[in-house]
Amino acid sequence: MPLVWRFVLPGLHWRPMPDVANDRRLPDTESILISKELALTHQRVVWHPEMLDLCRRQLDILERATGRDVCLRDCEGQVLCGSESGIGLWHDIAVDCGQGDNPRLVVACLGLGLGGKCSDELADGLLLMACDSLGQLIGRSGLTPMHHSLSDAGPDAMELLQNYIDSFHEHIWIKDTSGVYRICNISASLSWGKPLAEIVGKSDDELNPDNADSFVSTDAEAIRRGVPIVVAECVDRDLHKGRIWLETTKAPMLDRDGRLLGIIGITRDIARYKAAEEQLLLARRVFENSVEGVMITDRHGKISEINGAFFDITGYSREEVIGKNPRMLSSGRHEKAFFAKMWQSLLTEGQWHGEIWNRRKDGNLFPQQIRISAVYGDNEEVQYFVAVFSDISRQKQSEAELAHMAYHDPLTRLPNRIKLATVMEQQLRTALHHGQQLALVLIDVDLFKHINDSFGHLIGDEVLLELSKRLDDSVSSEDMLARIGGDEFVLLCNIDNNEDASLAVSRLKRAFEQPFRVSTGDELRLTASMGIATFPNDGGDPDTLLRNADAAMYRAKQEGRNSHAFYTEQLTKASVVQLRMQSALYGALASNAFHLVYQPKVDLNSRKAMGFEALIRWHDPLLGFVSPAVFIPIAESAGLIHEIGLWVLRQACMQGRRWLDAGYEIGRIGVNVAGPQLHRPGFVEEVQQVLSDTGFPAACLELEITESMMMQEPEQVIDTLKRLGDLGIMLAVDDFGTGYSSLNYLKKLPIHILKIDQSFVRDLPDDSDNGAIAGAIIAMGQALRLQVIAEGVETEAQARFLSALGCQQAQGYLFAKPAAAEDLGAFLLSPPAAAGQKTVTNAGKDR
Ligand SMILES: Nc1nc2c(ncn2[C@@H]2O[C@@H]3COP(=O)(O)O[C@H]4[C@@H](O)[C@H](n5cnc6c(=O)[nH]c(N)nc65)O[C@@H]4COP(=O)(O)O[C@H]3[C@H]2O)c(=O)[nH]1
Repeated sequence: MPLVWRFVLPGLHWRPMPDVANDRRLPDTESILISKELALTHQRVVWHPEMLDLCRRQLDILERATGRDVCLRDCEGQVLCGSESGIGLWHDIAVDCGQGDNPRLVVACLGLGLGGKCSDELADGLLLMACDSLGQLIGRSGLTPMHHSLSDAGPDAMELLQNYIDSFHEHIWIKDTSGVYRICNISASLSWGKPLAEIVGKSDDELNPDNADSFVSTDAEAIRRGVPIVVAECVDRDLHKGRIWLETTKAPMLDRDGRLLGIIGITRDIARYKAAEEQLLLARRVFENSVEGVMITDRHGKISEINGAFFDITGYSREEVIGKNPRMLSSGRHEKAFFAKMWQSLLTEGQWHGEIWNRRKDGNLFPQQIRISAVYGDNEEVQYFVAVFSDISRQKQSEAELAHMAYHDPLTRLPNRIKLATVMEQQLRTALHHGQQLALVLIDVDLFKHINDSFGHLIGDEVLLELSKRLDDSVSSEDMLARIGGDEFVLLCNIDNNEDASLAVSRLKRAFEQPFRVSTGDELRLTASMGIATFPNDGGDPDTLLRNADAAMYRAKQEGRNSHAFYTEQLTKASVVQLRMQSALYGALASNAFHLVYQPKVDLNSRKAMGFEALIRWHDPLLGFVSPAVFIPIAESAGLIHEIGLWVLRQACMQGRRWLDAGYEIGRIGVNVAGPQLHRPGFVEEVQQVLSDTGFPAACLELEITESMMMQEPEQVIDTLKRLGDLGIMLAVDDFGTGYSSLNYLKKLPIHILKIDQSFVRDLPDDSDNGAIAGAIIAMGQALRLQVIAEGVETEAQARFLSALGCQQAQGYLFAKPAAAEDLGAFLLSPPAAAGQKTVTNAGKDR
């Protein structure tokens, strides 16, 4: 609603005026009445050229005071005076007039159509104009010639002026140049509590001795500066309004020639502005002291203001962000689509709220809860965006902690039953999809209740905590260990076969080997019963698997505790054997229970030994003879193969050295190398060390690596084999034909020998397929210039067949079974002096 200011005739008050330019009347009865009254009178308005000149000067003052364009129009919207731009801007000006045909008094009434807004400066400007008008009016109202004194004013003029200023709520008074009150309005007299007669003709010393000095000095200040000045602001009490804010403006009164006539003072109630100021201050305080960060950007996205909390949260000061784009806070965590959605909501709905990850000045990312609102201008276009946000890092952390608590056991911090069920669901799905196997091992501590009963729950907790750490250390990072009850733990792991499950059990059992030292100083020994169920054999869903693992565990308990059982009994037996063997293997290494046998490799034409293959033998006091085909894979999965393999290599080299020292020509000694050995860093250096320790020539050593092992991590294998080849060691591909080497890959390998797997030799010459395969391998070897040796040759027919295919060497029972070194004299080329002394039968004992 346009706010209209006007000066009206005595008896009328400040009122809203009709909005002339927009041709509408304000819905205010009183204002309409006043308008009618004006309608009656404004016909008689006479715009004297001098009056317009006066108005023009007033407008100049107003323009200077407000820094805005202003103009003056009559009630019909006719522009009377004003700047061009002002004419365009201002749409409502009212003019009032005096009485009769010859107006004695013309008062300019300015209507300011500002779309409902009237700034403080503008109001002040109008007031200044009013002050000045009064001075000029006095000059125009029969006071002329006034020369230097107000006292020359005639009674009519004074009465008229009195009437005029009485119509204002403001306190208005005029003092002459000697500081004597010449006129004062009713409003001032009421406020000062003195009748007019007691004020006019008195000085400040007489009227208000306490404040006289300050009044006089502010009068002097206004005269000195020659312009209207605000001299005081104070709180007062009004009978009707209560507490009010007053502001006093004083202006020197000059005649047309610029001579001082006196001082005019106006005191007005500025409570409205003070209230607005307070509101602003309050808003500023709220803005500044808000714990939420506030960022205001203009419509182009440039930051125009931030509050203190913004700095507290982001670490960026005001100077560092003003004028910048909020992108500077970007964490890089959100996709473009995220921001596109946010902008769409801002532009269509005017607001957006959600969570954003941003980056602090120190580089750390943090989550924030943010609400962004668009602020619109008069033209309904966005002027600003206000973002209010809070740092929700702590909230997020608590949420994460709560979630962790919901899915983890508070004592051990291991996943709990709920988490286990969730993970199992996922893992089972994945395993089903990829055709994989899983094992679920339920671990129940034997007689744990006794610990709680005897030592109390605190000690019981200590033991469980330590146990959980040990169990956790024994499982791999891909597996999951959970605590699902007081003394019940569950391991969920991926397995390739049932042996893997047994191995997992054996690793878990190690957690119980050492005693548990508790804070009382006692050392407690614990055992556990474990039940294993495997997927998919023993169940296809988490519940069934858990139930079956539990049943297996119960059986293990019944069998005397400290043992484990598979849900399938047969597997239990196999697993027990495996675990027994595993622990026996540990013992075998320590007690030197292994020994080597050697099997000659012969030239198929001459039937002379070209070398020997070293083969390990193990005779356990309880298990009896165990084939390497059985215990080598167990040693591999138990992590013992490295030690065993190194032992074999050293023994073989030592034996070779002994033969060489005895003057025998032994050709090459072949030693089997298991996959894990080949992939272990430092293997080449270890071989080198053994050669140097034993003094066995590298050229007499042949390392046999199975084809399938060579296919694992081929790049690394090629590198290792190259380095071994560089030492002068011969390299043979064992069990050739059973793996899936591509010819391309084979070409890259630094190998010298192909060993045809005995499965292709077995039914020769009758099996035509095997014959074809053997023939192909031999042909390929020749093409690649590799030596080819056939394994497992048991009959002359096989030997002849292979020889006919072009195979040069063979190994097998036909020529000799693996035998102890001292039994192989017949195959050693004796030194000349000792020739004929050593003999041994071809069918030497294997073991
Ligand atoms: N039926 C039949 N068999 C014959 C004949 N000639 C030799 N053999 C057997 O065939 C196997 C040849 O060894 P391999 O293929 O390397 O196969 C070996 C090798 O893979 C592994 N092995 C043996 N000793 C070691 C060792 O010291 N280290 C490693 N890593 N593995 C070894 O155990 C496997 C089995 O070894 P062994 O039981 O000694 O069995 C040996 C040998 O006794 C024959 O004419 N007919």
